[in-house]
Parts: sequence; C-alpha cells; structure tokens
Amino acid sequence: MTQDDLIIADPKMRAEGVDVFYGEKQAIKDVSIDVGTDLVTAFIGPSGCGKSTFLRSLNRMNDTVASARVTGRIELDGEDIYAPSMDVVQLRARVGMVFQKPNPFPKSIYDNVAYGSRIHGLAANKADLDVIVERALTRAGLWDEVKDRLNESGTALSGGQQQRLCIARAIAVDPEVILMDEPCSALDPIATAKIEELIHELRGKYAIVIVTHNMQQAARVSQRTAFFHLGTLVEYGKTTDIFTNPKQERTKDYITGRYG
Ligand SMILES: Nc1ncnc2c1ncn2[C@@H]1O[C@H](COP(=O)(O)OP(=O)(O)OP(=O)(O)O)[C@@H](O)[C@H]1O
Repeated sequence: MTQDDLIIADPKMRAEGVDVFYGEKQAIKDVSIDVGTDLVTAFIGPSGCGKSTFLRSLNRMNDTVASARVTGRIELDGEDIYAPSMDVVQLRARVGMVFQKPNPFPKSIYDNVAYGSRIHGLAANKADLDVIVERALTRAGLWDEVKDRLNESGTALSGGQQQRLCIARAIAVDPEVILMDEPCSALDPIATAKIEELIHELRGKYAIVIVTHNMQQAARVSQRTAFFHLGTLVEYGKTTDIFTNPKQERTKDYITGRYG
C-alpha cells in the first residue's frame, strides 16, 4: 500500500484534531480522519473505545448530551459543522443516522418515511410526497414488502423491516452521508444479510459510515476501516490492508481476537 492509496481527494467529511469530553472524562483524543464520498467506512474497536462517540460527533448528536463537549474541527464539504451559523436540523438531514435499535416512530409506515420531507418542506403536494416515499422505500429494499400496508404502524414490522424503514426514513430527505451505529446488532442473521446487501446497493449514492463490533461485517461491507482503541484512532486504511496486513501491533492484536 502506498500513501496515495489512502488519499481521499475530495472528502465528504473531514475531522481534524477532534477531542470529545463527557464532563472531565476524555472519550476521543485528537482524531483526524477523512470520509470519502463513494465509500463505506467502518469504525471498529473494542467496547468503550469511542466509536459511537466519534460517530455521533459527525452530525452533532452529542449536542443532545449535556456533559458532552467537542473540540477540533469537523467539516462537511469543507464547511465547519460546529460553526455557530450551522443549522443543526439541516445538518442532521444532510448527515442522517441509523441507530443500533430500530426506532420507527409510532406512526404509519408512510408517515415514518414522509416525516422528514414534511418538516423540511421537500414535497409540494401529496403526489410529490408519494413519489418520495416510494423511492425511499424502494432504495431501502422494503417497497415490495410494505406497498400494500403503508397505513399500518411502522412498529408492527419485524425488527429487520423496522431497520430498513429507519434507513428509508433517513434516505427520504436525500442525505449526503448516512451514519450507522451498529445497525445489525439487534437483528437475526437473515435480516443482517439484507442490511448488508442494502449497504452495498447504497454505496456510491451516499457516503456511509458504519460502527460495527463484527469484524467479518466490516470486512464484507466497507472499503475503508478505522480502528479505534482507548479513544484514539490507531490505524485507518483500506479495509483489505487493515485485515490482512495491519501496520500497528494493537490493530493486529484486535483483529486476531487477542482482545475485544
Ligand atoms: N453519555 C455519556 N456520558 C458519559 N460517558 C459516556 C457517555 N457515552 C459514552 N461515554 C463513555 O465514553 C467512552 C466511549 O464510549 P462509546 O459508547 O463511544 O464507545 P464505543 O466504542 O462505541 O463502545 P461500544 O462498542 O460498547 O458501543 C466510554 O468510556 C463510555 O463510558
């Protein structure tokens, strides 16, 4: 691998010298990383190493935690997302998020997907909204399963379907980046396989960042992998290199199962 392989010419997101604190406790230490537009980037590392904390700093979800403080710089298309002028609601539409546990709203399938478009005024009329909802559900691989029951509650779907509904909800507002925080950890192997397939299909349409505990999953779905340990970014590179030829001892120990 040469250094050139890792250069992301036009990163979708760029973090520079990012620290995250919860009160006095530092959870992320001086992390710098570029996220590519056409790539799936996996964050791996042992429990408590800060993967979720760093992921959540990429769309300012940490703002919702009173004790959390983020320093350093995080850019989306070159723009500082922590600048006072940044509209956080817009930011979270541009950088969508899918959580560990599927969390559909207690609303109909249709309304779950239409929700963001309504808030952001993306549809001029009902016909427009219908198109947005169908497109998002199709992209999320769920349309055929739900097209005849759009008025049923989203919470009545299976866990895997609920997670695809949450992905559809994120997609519906046309995000540029989708952050996924262990999106399969509550799902069975078949539902997990479907989400992984979906990630393949969505690649290139959105920059995707996925936190996963499952190294096989990181190897299957991502092109770039970042290994975190004790709040630091130990190694970042092409997924194939991280898994077959890691440079750092700590990465090697983790991927060979010596700790985790
Ligand atoms: N809301 C919070 N308040 C205080 N400390 C927190 C909070 N959230 C996380 N932490 C701490 O920050 C550190 C990093 O946690 P984080 O959840 O980001 O790690 P992680 O790598 O995603 O872990 P896991 O894989 O277990 O989800 C941990 O020490 C954790 O206890």
